[in-house]
Amino acid sequence: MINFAAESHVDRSIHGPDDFIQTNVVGTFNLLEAVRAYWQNLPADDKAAFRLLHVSTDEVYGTLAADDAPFAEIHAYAPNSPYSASKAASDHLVRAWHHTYGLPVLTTNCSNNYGPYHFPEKLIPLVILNALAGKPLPIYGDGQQIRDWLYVKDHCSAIRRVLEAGQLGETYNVGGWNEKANLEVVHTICALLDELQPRADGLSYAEQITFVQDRLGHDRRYAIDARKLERELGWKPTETFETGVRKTVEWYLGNSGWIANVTSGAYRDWVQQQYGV
Ligand SMILES: Cc1cn([C@H]2C[C@H](O)[C@@H](COP(=O)(O)OP(=O)(O)O[C@H]3O[C@H](C)C(=O)[C@H](O)[C@H]3O)O2)c(=O)[nH]c1=O
Repeated sequence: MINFAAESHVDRSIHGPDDFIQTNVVGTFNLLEAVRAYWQNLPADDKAAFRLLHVSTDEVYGTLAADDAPFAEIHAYAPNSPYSASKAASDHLVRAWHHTYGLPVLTTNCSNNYGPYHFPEKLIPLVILNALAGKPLPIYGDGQQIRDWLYVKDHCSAIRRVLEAGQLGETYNVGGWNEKANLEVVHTICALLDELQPRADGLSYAEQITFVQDRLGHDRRYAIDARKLERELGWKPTETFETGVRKTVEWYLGNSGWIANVTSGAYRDWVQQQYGV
């Protein structure tokens, strides 16, 4: 069993933390109790084979200075946002259910995912869609915050590998070794759109970049040390940021139906609340 379920957007957690406590903390508690009851009543062979893999985030470790080493699994937890604190709490619950009840668990902590089907509240899809719609591309603060980008299919292959061969009770960090400043990410997307679907006026999409007020408590840098997963389970990412982001932009250009479906209703209310447009 894999627990992907979470409220995941930092900005939304700043505006309304309650849902994050309910879903990520209380929800994980409820899940653990349901799984424990299920697992305890399994026939012996099924019980021995059962695993619960809990998917979490590198944000539980807090923020890094420019010259700090990337987060390894032994890094102390220091979550800074309501979102990351709720995920840290869920990780601790999972850990406790293993140590107290012997529940067979594995935990993965990943860096920033991106790729197809990424909900456009997050930076990369938001920038692609805003660019194509002729809207501002909002950069929080100075845009020099660093994220470590992981292509979604690489994340999936890591989860599969941990489920197959991870040591019960252990945690594994998953990252793509792709540290980029936000402003660089946005310029890369603009350059790809300039090539694949140029603006009618011949100007670059980069003209739409707009610096806006910074996120409250904004973490400066995340970076993942994925060597444990590589060394112990033989996993490696297959995409660089350059190959993954091209696939991503191409996917959004080819999937306007999906975009129309997810950018109606409540999504429009969120954009109005967060960006005022
Ligand atoms: C939406 C938006 C974001 N940003 C900045 C804020 C961050 O420094 C960076 C990425 O933001 P985003 O909200 O896409 O992702 P993070 O806050 O880094 O968190 C994401 O990656 C981690 C690992 C998770 O665990 C979260 O679930 C996931 O949402 O771009 C902007 O500058 N402008 C914008 O309009």
